[in-house]
Amino acid sequence: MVAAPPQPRTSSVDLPPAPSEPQEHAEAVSTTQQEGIISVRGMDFMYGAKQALFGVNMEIPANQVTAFIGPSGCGKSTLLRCFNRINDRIPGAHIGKGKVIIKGKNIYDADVDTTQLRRQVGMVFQKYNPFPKSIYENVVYGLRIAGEKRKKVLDEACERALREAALWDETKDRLKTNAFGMSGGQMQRLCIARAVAVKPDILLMDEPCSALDPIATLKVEELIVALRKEYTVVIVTHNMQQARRVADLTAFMYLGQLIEFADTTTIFSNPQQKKTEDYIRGQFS
Ligand SMILES: Nc1ncnc2c1ncn2[C@@H]1O[C@H](COP(=O)(O)OP(=O)(O)OP(=O)(O)O)[C@@H](O)[C@H]1O
Repeated sequence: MVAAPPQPRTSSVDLPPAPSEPQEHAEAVSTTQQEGIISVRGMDFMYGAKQALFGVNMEIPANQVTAFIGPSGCGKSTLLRCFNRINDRIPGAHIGKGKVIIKGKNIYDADVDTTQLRRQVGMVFQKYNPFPKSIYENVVYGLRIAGEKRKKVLDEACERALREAALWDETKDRLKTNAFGMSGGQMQRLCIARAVAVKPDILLMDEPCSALDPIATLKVEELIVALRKEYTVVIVTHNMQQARRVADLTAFMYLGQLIEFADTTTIFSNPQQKKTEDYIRGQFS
């Protein structure tokens, strides 16, 4: 079981209007009392003319696992991808009003270097995506492109990252073999090792277990819980049981709004919003 997180505060909010209603949305739910490592302030997000996020406010605390849950298309991945501006790669995608402040800096300021940002805010995707290179070269990839050439530094970073990804024992004798020879679960943990090798502050995970079998899923879930000692983890999951197992805090989203954000126990046992309760009880999906 994960330890109890700091007590977040949930305020009440009007439920979002049906999609056909005018897109006038009130301030969304603010949650934690203290400023988080990630502060989302009144953020709207657009794909061209289509608005995907409406007035999101949230404070994501450091060294906790925060899960985003909600029905398909509610904006979980969009919100996650705002935290390292990977959405910027989609033509027409842009933040509307609002800010995302990470460690005191609005990451949407014009002077932000997105390469640097993505070192600070690493990402692991749904489908594991190792490069067609050795296990070693996969892990040290980010360091190499940042210009690191010293073998000792690369070797140490490789071992540390593989240990943090609970993969060292399985790979230490075959670091030079191609990563494609690994199992799916190992490849996903390799991608986690690649992400942590550059020592990010934050690790974003977009459905990291959806391509894995139950045993590999369990290993990655154990890893996620362990990783919060060193990193702030934000995970999108379709699987409510997974959110219960790994997350200290859970955010429920619906139609592009943050409906409720609280500690995971509250969200699943005593939700404050009827919409959250309906979703948890499986009354819509
Ligand atoms: N590249 C894109 N271009 C236009 N609209 C998009 C794009 N990506 C997502 N959207 C829209 O933005 C909204 C939010 O999508 P998003 O993928 O963030 O939701 P989600 O909750 O992560 O969904 P799922 O659980 O199905 O992955 C949806 O209406 C979706 O159709």
